[in-house]
Amino acid sequence: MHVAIFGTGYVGLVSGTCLAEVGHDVVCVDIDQAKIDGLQRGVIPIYEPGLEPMVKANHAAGRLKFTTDAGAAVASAEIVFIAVGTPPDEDGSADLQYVLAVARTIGRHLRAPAIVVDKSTVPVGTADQVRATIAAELESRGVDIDFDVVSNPEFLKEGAAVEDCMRPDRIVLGSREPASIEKLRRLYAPFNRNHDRIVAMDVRSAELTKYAANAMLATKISFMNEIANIAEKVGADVEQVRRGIGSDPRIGWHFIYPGAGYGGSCFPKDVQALARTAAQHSLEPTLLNAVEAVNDRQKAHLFDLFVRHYGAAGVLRGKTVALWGLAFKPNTDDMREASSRRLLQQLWDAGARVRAFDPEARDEARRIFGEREDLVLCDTDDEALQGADALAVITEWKQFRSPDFEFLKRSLRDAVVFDGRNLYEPAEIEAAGIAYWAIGRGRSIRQDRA
Ligand SMILES: NC(=O)C1=CN([C@@H]2O[C@H](COP(=O)(O)OP(=O)(O)OC[C@H]3O[C@@H](n4cnc5c(N)ncnc54)[C@H](O)[C@@H]3O)[C@@H](O)[C@H]2O)C=CC1
Ligand SMILES: O=C(O)[C@H]1O[C@H](OP(=O)(O)OP(=O)(O)OC[C@H]2O[C@@H](n3ccc(=O)[nH]c3=O)[C@H](O)[C@@H]2O)[C@H](O)[C@@H](O)[C@@H]1O
Repeated sequence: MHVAIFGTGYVGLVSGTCLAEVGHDVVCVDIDQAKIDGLQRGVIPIYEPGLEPMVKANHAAGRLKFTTDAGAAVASAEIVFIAVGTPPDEDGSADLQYVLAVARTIGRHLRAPAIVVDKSTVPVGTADQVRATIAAELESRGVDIDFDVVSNPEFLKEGAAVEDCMRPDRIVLGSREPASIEKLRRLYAPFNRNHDRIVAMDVRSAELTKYAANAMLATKISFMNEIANIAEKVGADVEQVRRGIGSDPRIGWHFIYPGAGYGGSCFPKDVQALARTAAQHSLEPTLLNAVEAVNDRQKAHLFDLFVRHYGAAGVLRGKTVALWGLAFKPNTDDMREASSRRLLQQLWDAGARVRAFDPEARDEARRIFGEREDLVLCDTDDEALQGADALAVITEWKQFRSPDFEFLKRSLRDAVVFDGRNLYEPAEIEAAGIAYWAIGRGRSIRQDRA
């Protein structure tokens, strides 16, 4: 099938590449000329495991094209995806300016009947707005072309985006037109072979499904972070509690890892946007507000542990902290809303210097922070430890999981580790003579009392 995808970010580029991989003819459209020029030369703008070879192979095979020529892309497509950003507006609601700009472009260039598919995360009712926007453009052109707007929210995770896209656990399609669902069923057939993953529903339910999924996952995380904070106070170990509850299939093992708070481009903005939707309909979003508030507090928690260890924030003045991890999660270079950003700011405000290492996010950190005296971006995890007083771990990259504790003890002047992802066994790291502060683990409070 001939497909056009607007937006070549995490969602658009990955979806376009996966559709090309299974034989569709895909053109990816973006307004960012530099990004498109780079993609045409094989420069992939994001780090996503497995993506680069797939983009190159499909581009070389002629199934995946990149362009800024929106008109030509729309004119030749049977299916047009919208996969542009929906960042938070000032009041927390989703900013639809990019989505509606694409809708106008589609309306201006549509030549033949097509299905417009919204993959961006958008508030309930947006498909109606997209439909009205396209219809208004067609009317002003004086033409009558049949089109439908389908909601097809995306559930991929950064760091596993290609895998999620190639093997989705469900494909949600919202439309009132059986013919549209049927056509998309055929588009997605290669991803839907073993059992039926298509969940067809009405448009508004599909739009709300996306927010419900992200809000549920964020709720699980905030819930566990609250339990962790209680565990810390009562001298329990949240990791043991996690194992104790995860074995109940009604609760499950996923998304119950306590930590330094959730980040990324989606949970923070989507929880806020859903709360905003509720408020716009005179509903008090009590739970969603609490999820957000707990997360906000949790992002500051690792620094609280620094203060507990050193007795006062002022003691950090002149100290050097090694920081392992900058990205909001492993296997990505994305630092949007990353917990590392809050910790860095708190450490800098306290007068500390930071030597940071992240396997992929170094360039992104340089782009965000520029050159600063109190930040050294290192090439290796060992290099970050050089001359450091303490170590903080904030992203659970695999390579941080099994450090040589004896080496850590020799490297860190104050022999202390602050672990925002609970990667180590307290008894083991403490046996090496290192003070260990983790999230919701009773030992840290016992140390505090000692
Ligand atoms: N990043 C993620 O893991 C996921 C994101 N989503 C949702 O998907 C949407 C896109 O997110 P990302 O891919 O992360 O965004 P992104 O910010 O990485 O990429 C968006 C792209 O759209 C382009 N763009 C903006 N206006 C355009 C226009 N008029 N025509 C063509 N291109 C245009 C931008 O230049 C940019 O390259 C958002 O609504 C997000 O909430 C959904 C699931 C996962
Ligand atoms: O709408 C989106 O954009 C996407 O948002 C999330 O994906 P993503 O943000 O890429 O990453 P996650 O793996 O969900 O992690 C988000 C944050 O939660 C944190 N997290 C995750 C799991 C956990 O148990 N504990 C925890 O603190 C991670 O460290 C990270 O900061 C969802 O998992 C995707 O299904 C969804 O498509």
